[in-house]
Amino acid sequence: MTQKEELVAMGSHVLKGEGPLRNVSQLNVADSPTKCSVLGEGSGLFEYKKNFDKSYLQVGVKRPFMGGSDWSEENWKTETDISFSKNDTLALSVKPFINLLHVPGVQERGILTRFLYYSYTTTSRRTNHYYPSIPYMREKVLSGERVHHAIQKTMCSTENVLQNKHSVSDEKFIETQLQRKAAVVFDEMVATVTSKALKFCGWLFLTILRQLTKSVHLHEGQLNVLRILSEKKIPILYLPLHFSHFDYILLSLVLYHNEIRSPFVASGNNLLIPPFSTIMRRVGGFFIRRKIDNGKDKDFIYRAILHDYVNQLLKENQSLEVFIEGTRTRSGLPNQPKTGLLSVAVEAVENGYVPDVIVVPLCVSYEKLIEGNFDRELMGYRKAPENFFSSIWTIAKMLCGFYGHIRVNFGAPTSMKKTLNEIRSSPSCTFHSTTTASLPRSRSLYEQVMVMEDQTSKSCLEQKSTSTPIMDNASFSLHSKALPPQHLHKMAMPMSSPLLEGTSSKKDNETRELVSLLAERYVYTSMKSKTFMSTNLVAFLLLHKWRCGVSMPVLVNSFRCLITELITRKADIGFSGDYHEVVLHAVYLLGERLVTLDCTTRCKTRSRTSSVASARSKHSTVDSGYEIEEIILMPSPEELGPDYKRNAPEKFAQCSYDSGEELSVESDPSDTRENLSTGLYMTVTADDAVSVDDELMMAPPVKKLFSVEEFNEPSNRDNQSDVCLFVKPSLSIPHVFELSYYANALTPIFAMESIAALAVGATTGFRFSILEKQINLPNVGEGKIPVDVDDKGLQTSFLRSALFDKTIELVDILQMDLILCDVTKNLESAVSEVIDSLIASGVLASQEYGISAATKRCETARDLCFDDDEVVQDQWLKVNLPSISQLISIMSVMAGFVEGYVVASSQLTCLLDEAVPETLFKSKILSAVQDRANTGIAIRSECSSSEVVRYAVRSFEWNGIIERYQKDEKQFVLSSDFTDTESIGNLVSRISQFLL
Ligand SMILES: O=P(O)(O)OC[C@H](O)CO
Repeated sequence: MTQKEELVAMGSHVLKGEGPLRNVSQLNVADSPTKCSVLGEGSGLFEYKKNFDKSYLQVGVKRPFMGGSDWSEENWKTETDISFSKNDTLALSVKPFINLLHVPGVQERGILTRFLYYSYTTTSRRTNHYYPSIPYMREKVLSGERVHHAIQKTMCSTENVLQNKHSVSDEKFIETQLQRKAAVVFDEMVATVTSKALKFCGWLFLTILRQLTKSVHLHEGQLNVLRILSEKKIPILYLPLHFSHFDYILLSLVLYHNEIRSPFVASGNNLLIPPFSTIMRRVGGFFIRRKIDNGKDKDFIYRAILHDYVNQLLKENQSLEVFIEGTRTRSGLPNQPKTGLLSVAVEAVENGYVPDVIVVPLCVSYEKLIEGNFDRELMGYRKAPENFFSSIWTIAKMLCGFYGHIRVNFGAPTSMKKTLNEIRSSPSCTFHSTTTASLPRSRSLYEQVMVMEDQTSKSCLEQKSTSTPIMDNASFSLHSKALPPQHLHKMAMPMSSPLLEGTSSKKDNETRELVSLLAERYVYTSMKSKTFMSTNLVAFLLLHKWRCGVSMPVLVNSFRCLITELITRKADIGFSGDYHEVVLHAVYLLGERLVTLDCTTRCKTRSRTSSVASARSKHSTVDSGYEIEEIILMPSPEELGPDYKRNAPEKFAQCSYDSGEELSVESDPSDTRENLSTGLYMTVTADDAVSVDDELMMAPPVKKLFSVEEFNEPSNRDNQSDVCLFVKPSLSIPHVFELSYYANALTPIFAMESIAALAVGATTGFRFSILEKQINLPNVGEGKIPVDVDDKGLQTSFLRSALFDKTIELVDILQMDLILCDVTKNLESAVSEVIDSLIASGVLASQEYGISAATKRCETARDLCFDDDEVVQDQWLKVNLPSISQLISIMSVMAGFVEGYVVASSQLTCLLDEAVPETLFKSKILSAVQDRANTGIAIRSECSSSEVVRYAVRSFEWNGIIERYQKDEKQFVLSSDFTDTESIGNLVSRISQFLL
C-alpha cells in the first residue's frame, strides 16, 4: 500500500466514525516503538525519534529535552548529597520515550501473547522495597505525644460541655472512649503496600489500559533519576495535578513497572468504597476526610492522627503522593492548592525530623478524559456521591471507550529545603525582608504575607472585609498610594488553609503563608510539566481562533504554528507525526458532540438531507461517497463573529455521508477515496495565495480557500475531485464546556498575554472584533483598513504606562483563577515582559520616535514614593492593524472569563437589600449566564459554567466587593461601598471595558 493509499484509507475510516486505524495512532504519539507504515517498514524507535525531531528542526525549535519542565541540573540537585551524572539523563536522548503498554515484537500479536507478556513482566518486577506495616505504624502513631495531647484537649472540651460535673472514673471512661475512637480513626485511615496487591494491580491495569488507550508514554531519563532517588534514604513527595482518577493508578503503575518505590497515596474518603478501597489500601492508598472537622468543633484527635501518620511515613523515608489541589479540575485549569498535608512535610523539614523532602511535580496528560466529562457539575448540578453501584456503572461506561494516548511527565525533583529558602530570600517576595519597601507595586502573594505579618488571621480578615473595594466609583485605577491588601494577589485564599493543628499564633500564620506560597510554587511547576496533547491544541484553536469553523488545511496550518509556539516556550507536546493525521485523530477523539466534520466538494449530485455530522455512520461497508447537499448562504458578519471571514468561504457546501442509501455520485468508490485524500491536503492552489494572519502561530502562507461558486469555476481548480474537510466546534452548552476543558490546558501559557491584549482594547477604548469585521466587509475589501478608523474612535497610539495600568487592573480581577507567574516573580515585571512580548511578536508596534518621547510624571512614580520631580520614561505604542486577527486570537483566551465576570457583577444587585446564602447567590448568577447562552446572547458560551461563576464570586470576595459571614449557612452581603445600583453599575462597566 502506498503512503497515499494509506492516508485515503485512514481518512475514510475516521470519517465513518470509527476509531483511527492503528497506524494513525502510532503516528501521533510522542514516540512509538512500533513500526509505523508512513515512516516505512521496520522503522524503529530510533528512526521514529529522528523523524520526530526533524519536524521541529524545520522551524528552528527543538522539543524540551527532558519533557517540558525545568530539568536543569541546579534545579534537581538537592541539599543532601544526591546528585546525578549527566549519563542518568542526557545520555538517554537517543531513546527518550518508552511506551509502558508496549509488547515487544509484532504489534498485531493476539490477546494471549499480551496476556502472557504482561503476566511475565508484572511478576518479574522487583518489589523488595521497604514499606512499614500497619501494626508498626499503629504503635508509632497512637502512642505518640501528639495524639495523647489531642485526647487530653478533647477531654477538656468535653469537660466544658459537661460543666465539670463528672468524677475521676468518668474521666477515665472518657479517655478510654477517646483512645478507642483514635484507634478507629487510625484503622479507617491507614494503608500499607503489599507485593501481591502491587503485582495484581500492575497486571490488571496494564491489561485494562491496553484496551482503553493506545499508549502510556514515559520519559526514560526522568524515570532514571527517580529510580536513583528512590534508592536513597530520603522521602519523596509526588505532587501531581489532578485530572482523573487514573492519575494515582497511573503513577503507582508506572513506578511499579520501573521498580521504583511505590508511594502512599492520600485519597479522599469519598473513595472508601469496598472492595475497591480494600485493594487501594494495599497499594498505598490511605483515606483522609474531605472535611476534617465536624461542623464548628475541631476534631483534634483526627488532626493529630493524620499529622503523625504522615510525619511517620516521612520519617520512614517513604514516598508520598498528594493531590495538592484536593479535587479533580472541572475546568481544565489547575485548582487553588490546599496546604494541609504539605504543611506537615514543611514542618518535618523545618523541625529537622527529616533532613529534606524531595518534591517531584508531575502531570498526567490525557488525550481524552477517561471519566468522560463534568458537564453536569458545570451546568450547576451537585456531584452525586460515589457508591458501589455508581462506581460499577462508571467503570462499565469507561470500558466502552477509547481514550487515545496518555503521557506521564515528571517535573524536575527539587529539594523542599532549598525551595523554602528560595522563597524566603527571593528579592520580590522576601518573608523577612527589609527590601520590600523598594518594591511597592509588587503584587506577589508574598507581599500579602508582609501586609499580614503583624496581624492575626482574624484581624486580617476583618481588615480585608472593611477595606475600600478595588472597584469603587471614583477610581478604579490601581494607583493607590498605599497598596491596600485587597490589591495584592492571589491564588492562596487569605486564611483558608489552616495547618492541621489549626492554631493561629503569629508564627503559625507566618508558616501558613509560607506553605501557601510553597503550594502555589508547586502547582506552578506541576503545570509546567503538563504535556499538551493533540485534543488540547485542536480544542484551543477551535475555541479561540476558529469559532465559526475552519477548513482542515487551515486548521492543520494553525496547529503546526501553535506547536512551534509551544515549543518555543519550552512546553512539550505529546504527539508527533503527520499533522493532518494528528488533527484528524484529535477531531475523532473529541467526538461529534464537540466537533463536527463536514466535507466541502464540488461534486454535484442530488440533494440530500443535511448531515452535519458526516462522520456519524458506523455501518458502512463500502466507501459510498460524499456529495454536495446544499448551498448555505453566509450569515451576516455580526452573526459570524470575528473569525469567520478569514476561514470560511462565503458559501460552502455541506456534504453528507450516508451509507444507507444508494448514491447517485457519478464516480466509483475509488474516486471518493481519491477525493478524500486530496481534500486532506487541499490541492487547490492559486497564485495569489493569501496569508492567514495568525502571527501568533507564525503561520506561513496557506493555500487559498474558495467559495463553492468559485470552486466550481474550472479556472480555479486543478482537479475536478478536490474536496476539503471543514471542522466546526459545537458552541452550545454543555458541549462547549467540555471543549473548553481541553482548550484550557493551554490557557495558563497564554493567559498573561491575553490579559494584556484585552487591556489594549480597554486602553484604546476600541472593540477590535468590530474593527475586524469592518475590515472584512466586502465593500472595504479584504485586508484593507478603513481609512476613517482613526476618526471613528480607534485611538491607535497609547502610552505603555496606560496599558500597564489596565493590564494590572485586569490581573487583579482575574488572578484568582490562574497562577500567572511564579511566586518568586514580581507580577509587575511579568506584566512588563508580556507587553514586550506583544511588541516583539508584532501585535503592538512601538512608535518610531520610541521610548522617552512620551515622558511623563508617572503616577507610578508617586506610588513608588519617588521624588515628585522624577520623570519616568514612557513609550508610545500602537496596535499593528494588519495583526488585528492575531490580537483577537490572543484576547479570546481570557475573553470568556471577562464575559462571565461581567454578567456575575450585574447580578450583585440581588444583594442590595439582603444577605443571600452562598449557594442561592451562585445559582442566581449561574442561571443568568446560562440564560444568555441558551438564548444566543452570550458571545462566548463557555463563560456560563459553574466554574467561571465560582471564580467570579471568589474574585468579588477577594477584592472586597462582597463579604461572607456565617449565620446558619454561609451568606454574602455587599460591602459598605456598594450600597446602590449606581455603584454596581460602575463596577459592571469597569469590567465591561475589557470585553472583546
Ligand atoms: O474530583 P473529586 O472531588 O471527585 O475527588 C477526586 C479525588 O481523587 C478523591 O479523593
